[in-house]
Amino acid sequence: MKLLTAAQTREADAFTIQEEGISSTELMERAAKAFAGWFENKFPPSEEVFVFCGPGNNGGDGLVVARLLHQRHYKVQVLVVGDTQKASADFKVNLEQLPKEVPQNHIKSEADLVRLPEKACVIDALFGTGLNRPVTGVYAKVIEQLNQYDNTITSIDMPSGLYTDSQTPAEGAIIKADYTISFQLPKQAFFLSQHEVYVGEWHVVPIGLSEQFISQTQTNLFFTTAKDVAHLLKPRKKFSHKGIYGHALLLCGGFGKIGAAVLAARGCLRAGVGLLTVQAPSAGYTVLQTAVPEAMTLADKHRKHLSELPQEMDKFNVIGVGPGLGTERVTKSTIGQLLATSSHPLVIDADAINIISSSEKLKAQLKRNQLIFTPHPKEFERLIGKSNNDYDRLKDMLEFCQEYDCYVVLKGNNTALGTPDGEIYFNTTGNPGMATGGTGDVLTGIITGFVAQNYTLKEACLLGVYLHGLAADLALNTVGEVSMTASDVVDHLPQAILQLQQVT
Ligand SMILES: NC(=O)C1=CN([C@@H]2O[C@H](COP(=O)(O)OP(=O)(O)OC[C@H]3O[C@@H](n4cnc5c(N)ncnc54)[C@H](OP(=O)(O)O)[C@@H]3O)[C@@H](O)[C@H]2O)[C@H](O)CC1
Ligand SMILES: [K+]
Repeated sequence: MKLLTAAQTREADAFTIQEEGISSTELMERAAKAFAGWFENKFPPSEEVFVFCGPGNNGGDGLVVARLLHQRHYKVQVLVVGDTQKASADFKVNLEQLPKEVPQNHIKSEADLVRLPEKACVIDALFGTGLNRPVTGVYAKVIEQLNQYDNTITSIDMPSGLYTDSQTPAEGAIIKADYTISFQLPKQAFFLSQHEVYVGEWHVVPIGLSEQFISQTQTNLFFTTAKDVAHLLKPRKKFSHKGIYGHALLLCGGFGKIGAAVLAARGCLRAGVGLLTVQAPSAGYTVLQTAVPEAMTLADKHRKHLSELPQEMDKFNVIGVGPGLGTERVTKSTIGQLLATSSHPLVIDADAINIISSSEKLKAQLKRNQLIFTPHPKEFERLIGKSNNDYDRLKDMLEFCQEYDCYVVLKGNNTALGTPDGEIYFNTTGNPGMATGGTGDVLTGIITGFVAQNYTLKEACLLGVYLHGLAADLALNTVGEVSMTASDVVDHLPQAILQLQQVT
């Protein structure tokens, strides 16, 4: 699904209004109804509600929400912040329509700030997508005060003060919402970990913005839903044999980290690979043969570290390399040999990334292969250097993707896939239970397994990342976030694939 910028969202509003022949206040009514519907499901009418309204249409939404909640018997108060002379037309219309029974206060300066009852709910309608500069002055005072209180804050469309699609300047105050309810589509800002503290838990409510407009709009930013990836899954042919589903090679594991090879191998097999060979240090031979009997194991001549490539490289159609390898000199030179001689698609993770990061010579070899990198943020930093903020990191990622004609799976809360064409796809599955050793190894195996089956590199990344997160989400039911291990994730991969196959 596409992500729209603030400017594109404004155009979508205008287009919808024209297409449907409705007024802007009608669209505002629709948006506020959608928000109020979510709010009613979440908070019972016993809660007192304070709606803080800014001067624009976000504030206008707040006024309609206050009216609607009042009609549903919530005890609502409205606090209009700032200068109402400058308020938007739809704000003014809805201020007129606010029932007399709803108390209204005006906060013009710091002196007008009010204390809130302990249990009251706050609705933040100060600013939405129309924010065009950092929030300062009386608005900032209100935001700072609300952030200090323990009251639950639900933001309309955006946490006020946060820019929708670019870095918010440091001097601006930003609401720290518990919930953000976004209209029609999420915003790019929601997918960046630096914003977690402001956005809180986000939900999207539909408000009927023009599908035609959205499908015509050009963007390089997407978020991945089940519908986006389900159709990528290829059904198995009736006259199947293992040769059709590829032969993957995993170069993984080192002394004390043979488990990384086991996890990657299990991920690869569960992703449906036809044949799998794992080359591992000889100390890992028995472990691998026992733990993953479906995989063929090649024992490296070195007992503890990867030190050689298999003899017959041509029979493999993809190589996954990195998990558990370590960065010993012999392993570095083996990676060098791999990059210099192989023309396979490569899925490069963990220590293989670290090894490449430390050598300009190795980086120079990269352009020979089709490549997928799967770094976590620290590995990514080693590869391309430190970025100032999450937006810059994404920009740096795309530059890297273009320079090396490669894909980067930047792992995190919302794993971001960067493509050589300059697109970014934010994943929507997964949970904090995955923040545990070995889950990345599983992902490397899964993506390698999909490439082996002739999925394009982009499809393999999108599917792999989505299913990996979905498997972890399914594991939540049985093991929860705290106890989740990488093995739980791989154990739930079959269920995740079955679930995705049901999506039409
Ligand atoms: N997109 C939809 O589907 C719908 C969205 N709606 C809601 O509308 C807002 C966007 O409304 P908009 O009026 O464009 O913008 P805001 O309400 O966010 O704020 C704009 C006003 O605030 C002033 N401004 C901007 N930045 C600051 C600041 N840092 N400090 C003070 N004032 C600021 C600006 O005026 P200026 O002339 O001073 O620049 C505007 O007055 C969207 O988020 C939704 O909530 C609709 O309801 C319909 C559907
Ligand atoms: K808001």
